Amino acid sequence: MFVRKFTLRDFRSWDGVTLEPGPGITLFLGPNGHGKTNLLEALGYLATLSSHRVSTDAPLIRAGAAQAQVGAVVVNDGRELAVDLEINDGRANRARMNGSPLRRPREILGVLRSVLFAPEDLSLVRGDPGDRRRFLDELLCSRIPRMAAVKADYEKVLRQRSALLKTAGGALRRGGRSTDGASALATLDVWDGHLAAHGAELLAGRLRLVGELTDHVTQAYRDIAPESRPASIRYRSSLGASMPPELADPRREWVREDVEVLEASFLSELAVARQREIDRGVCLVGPHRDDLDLVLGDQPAKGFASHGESWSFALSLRLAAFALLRTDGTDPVLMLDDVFAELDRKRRSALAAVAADAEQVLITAAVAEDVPAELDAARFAVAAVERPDGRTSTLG
Ligand SMILES: Nc1ncnc2c1ncn2[C@@H]1O[C@H](COP(=O)(O)OP(=O)(O)OP(=O)(O)O)[C@@H](O)[C@H]1O
Repeated sequence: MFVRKFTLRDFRSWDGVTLEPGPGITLFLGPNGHGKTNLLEALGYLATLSSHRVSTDAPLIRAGAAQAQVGAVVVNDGRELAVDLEINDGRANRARMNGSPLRRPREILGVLRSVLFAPEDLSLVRGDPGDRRRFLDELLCSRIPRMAAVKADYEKVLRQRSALLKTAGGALRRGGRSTDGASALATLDVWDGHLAAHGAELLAGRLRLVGELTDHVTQAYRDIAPESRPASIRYRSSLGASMPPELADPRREWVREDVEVLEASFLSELAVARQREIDRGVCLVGPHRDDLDLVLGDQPAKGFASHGESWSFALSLRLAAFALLRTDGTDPVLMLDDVFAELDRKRRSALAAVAADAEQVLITAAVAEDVPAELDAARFAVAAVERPDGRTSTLG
């Protein structure tokens, strides 16, 4: 697929711009801080409904504006789809597809599939489990858009159950009025059921995804860093011993009953953890506590991998995502944000080889010399100019 047309209004440093990048490689060149990454961030937001740099929407809206707009015309196998997103400050965001309003922005997920590799990706290896969960969930929802609704339902139940755990703890500690405690426990049983039902679906989605991704990660790492130790990934579930180990087997052929088995395992682990959860007032079991273990040789990458190895691992995760999305039948848009300068010669060539073969690649760099010469590209100059209403990015 490729983005044929791309429009921004009041997004970050851009007051308004329309771009027609075309298939192949497009290079955005310009000095630091002039607005190049903002372009990729906007497209990334359209693809995943989240930014790779910030967790809230407010910074995405141009200073002084009330809303940002991002739109794209995406060509997939000759078919065009137009998606438009309105990012609002303090109000729900709104989305349109081919001009028609959608009930929820998440209905645009899957229309634009992209893989963005950026300096922030080092946190995939060195950061908190949340960064790796986000990597998995974005890829999952891009491939299976229905999973965005499963995830939203899970998070809603999680919030309600967490609030209940806090009040249940209080009621049980007061002790004297035991009916309060009994009723809190009965309500908790109901929420356990909801949490396990949605959580098992999300967990099954992630386990299957990791199973499909694992060989791609190992292969991508071998291509980028052949001299290093083999890389592998493993999903670590907070269900612990309650989860049958065969469900974590990456080669497993999943059947519907497996999700039911996961749901039962989830409920058993909640029973085991109940007293601890009540004591601490937090939900200790479920996909929100899981992690993706990144392993080099037989050591965890986090804490052991060198800077170069960590970069290679982060890049391998992105390239594996690219390869997996490709197996679904269409190339995702590949976006490389100022990453070549960070890589040594071998890794640059490995990345360049993937880029040279992709349907559309958008690259940012401060100077053209940072980008491998073999990536022959259409070029745009990005420059910030001072205007009466503030500094604005422009395209040359
Ligand atoms: N909400 C906003 N409103 C206005 N300007 C913003 C907003 N958010 C960020 N900016 C401006 O955008 C600029 C940064 O843009 P961007 O991150 O795209 O830079 P870049 O060209 O990719 O730089 P580098 O090469 O250093 O990565 C900064 O000057 C910042 O002040």
